[in-house]
Amino acid sequence: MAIHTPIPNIIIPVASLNSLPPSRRHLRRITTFSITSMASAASEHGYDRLSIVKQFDESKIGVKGLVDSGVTTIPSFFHQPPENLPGPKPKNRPKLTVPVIDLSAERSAVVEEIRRSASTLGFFQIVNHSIPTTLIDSVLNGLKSFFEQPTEYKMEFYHREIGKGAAYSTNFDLYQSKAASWRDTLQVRMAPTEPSWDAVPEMCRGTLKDWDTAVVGLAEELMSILCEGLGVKNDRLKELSFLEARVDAAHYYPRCPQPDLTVGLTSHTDPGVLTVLVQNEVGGLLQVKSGDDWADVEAVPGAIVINIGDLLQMMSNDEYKSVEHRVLANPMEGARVSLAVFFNPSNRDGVYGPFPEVISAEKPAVYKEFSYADYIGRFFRKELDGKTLTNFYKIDNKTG
Ligand SMILES: O=C(O)CCC(=O)C(=O)O
Ligand SMILES: [Fe+2]
Repeated sequence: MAIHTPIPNIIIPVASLNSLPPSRRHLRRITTFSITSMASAASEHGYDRLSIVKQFDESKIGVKGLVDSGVTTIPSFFHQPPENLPGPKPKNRPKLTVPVIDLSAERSAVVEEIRRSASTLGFFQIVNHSIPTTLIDSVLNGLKSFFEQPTEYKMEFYHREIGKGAAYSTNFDLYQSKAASWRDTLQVRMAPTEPSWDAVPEMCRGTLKDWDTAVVGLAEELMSILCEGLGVKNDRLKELSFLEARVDAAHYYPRCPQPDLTVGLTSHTDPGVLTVLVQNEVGGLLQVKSGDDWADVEAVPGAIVINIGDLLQMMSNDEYKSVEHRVLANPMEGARVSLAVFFNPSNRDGVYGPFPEVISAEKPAVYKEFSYADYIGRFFRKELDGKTLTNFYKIDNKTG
């Protein structure tokens, strides 16, 4: 368990508050409110982490609001325990990167390369796919423009209720995690039920819809390739409704003044079947675990990052790997923007387990069957801490 410094350390230089341009004056009110209340919570009750986190959350300014206010040190509740921090880079080790696969190459070669990446690193990037770079740029620019709107505009969207299918906040596990991460997120459920579009910022609506259409086509192709690599019928994943439930998570990682003390996103695996991700030009911060080292997902213009989720690892009976990944706190001036689309089954009561076709006497089932509702319930009840839930469904697991 992490031990946190007992005093919240939001320090806003007075000079920077006094010199705010008219367009940013609202920050003086917002940050003054949060600093005063954070300080009084600390002095009245000693260090009460929960109340400080709550006050930050209720101020609705997000991490971007802290950055805009000119913080030079990060509040203590962002201090990650040492085991979550990247630490010094190992010396004399070759730099590892995630493979980039040309999707326009001959089908059998593509199937083999994707099978190999999915069975090892669990991550790969694809180029020469069907989605134009202009569409990638426009969806990321629309999101960036939302995250860079004045705080007062964004406050209208800041909440944690998923009822309307869209929510913007700092860290979905803010109240469950040991420490917060330096990132804001806009989450939008695209399918099976569309969001209430009035709950989605206007500047993102059109491009998110266009992105959704394009990404479904791409995911259908990838699922077919992954099925072929596994030796099951090409439309096996599609038949199981895995193209039909989609959630978008758009992340904004502004510059962090103390990047060695926190992270952008803690190490975790993705729960669904497949994740399709795009990132802007601020690359090298997304990393994938590879043995006791980490491989960088470099920013390749026009490339799309694909990773295997826990469900597919279990359905493939461990042939494909759902691998831990994390995002480092952004030390650079420019913000990093990414958009992940998670593919889940639309049938929440559906029962999943290893495909019978991949089980044999030599390769008996590693996992028992489970309902997706049970699985996703467990995922959201725990913090995003990198311990994969797949272990829970292992057949030899005595607690399962
Ligand atoms: O921002 C990124 O590149 C990673 C996002 C991610 O891993 C997630 O949303 O699950
Ligand atoms: Fe992820």
